[in-house]
Amino acid sequence: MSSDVCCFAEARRVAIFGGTHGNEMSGIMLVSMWTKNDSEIRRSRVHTKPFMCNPRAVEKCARYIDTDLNRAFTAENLSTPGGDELPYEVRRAKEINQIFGPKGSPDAYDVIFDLHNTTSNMGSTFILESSTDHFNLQIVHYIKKAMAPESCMVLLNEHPQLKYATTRSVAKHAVGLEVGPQPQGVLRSNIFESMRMIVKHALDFIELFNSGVEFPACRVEVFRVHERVDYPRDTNGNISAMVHPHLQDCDWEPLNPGDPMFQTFDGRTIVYEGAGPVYPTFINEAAYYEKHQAFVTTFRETLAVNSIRKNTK
Ligand SMILES: CC(=O)N[C@@H](CC(=O)O)C(=O)O
Ligand SMILES: [Zn+2]
Repeated sequence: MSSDVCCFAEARRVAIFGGTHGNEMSGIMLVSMWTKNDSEIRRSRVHTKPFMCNPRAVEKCARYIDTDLNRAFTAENLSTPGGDELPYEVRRAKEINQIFGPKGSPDAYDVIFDLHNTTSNMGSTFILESSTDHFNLQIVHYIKKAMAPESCMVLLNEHPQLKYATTRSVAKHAVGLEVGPQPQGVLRSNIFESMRMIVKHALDFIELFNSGVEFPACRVEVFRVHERVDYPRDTNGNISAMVHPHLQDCDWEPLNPGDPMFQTFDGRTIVYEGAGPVYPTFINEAAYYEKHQAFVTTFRETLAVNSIRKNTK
């Protein structure tokens, strides 16, 4: 057994992002609530900033105005000069990068929690972008324990082609939080309260870490992004089948070769023909029709997480 301890600087600057997508209501309402009164998110050793990422999209209750903000934080976008002629979200990405970044620099915020809702039946899910960020893996482990017996899943997106340039990626430690099912533009109290509780535990963890607590080595189960699966489409690009009723709402359950996947409008079943079991998630997410994704498949694995503590000097 390795006894590696990873040391990190204190995580003093923490942001909570809502409204990266303007129709995902739980994060939007929490951030606007905490902007008016931050007593719930205040901790003595952490400076926590609630922030509304795409206020114009929030006002319209749309995912975005010109382009998806959660794909806009590319090196190219962040480095292009220019102003008014750029898509609104590209301008906004540059502003967010100035306030919370610059991305990849020592001046960047320590942690960003980015709050999202999904129409899929995913429950509470962390989205992580690196399997080697032991700080983030320890946050997730702490919150999973605190939430038990309620479950909290981890979607790991390290896929070279399927990874995208997220809003939270400007921070040193990027944590996405996706809670569903909740329709676009709708608030559901159970989803709102789950998200609120997870943020509370996350800030409690950072407070403990900053006060010098060492978190021992542990293991975390994650679901690693494997493939995107599109709806069957006709020659005009219109969808020609729906998610099959046996797959609908079955996020995180194994999909085996031969299992029903889609149902055509005339009642035919299309089955999964992969080589072995996969774990689908983001099943029938409303925002992904335009991205040509009916669901994403994942593989389940367990990561060994090092113990962590803060730097002593
Ligand atoms: C439904 C949705 O918006 N999901 C997010 C996931 C994430 O934050 O990585 C997105 O596609 O940007
Ligand atoms: Zn979202």
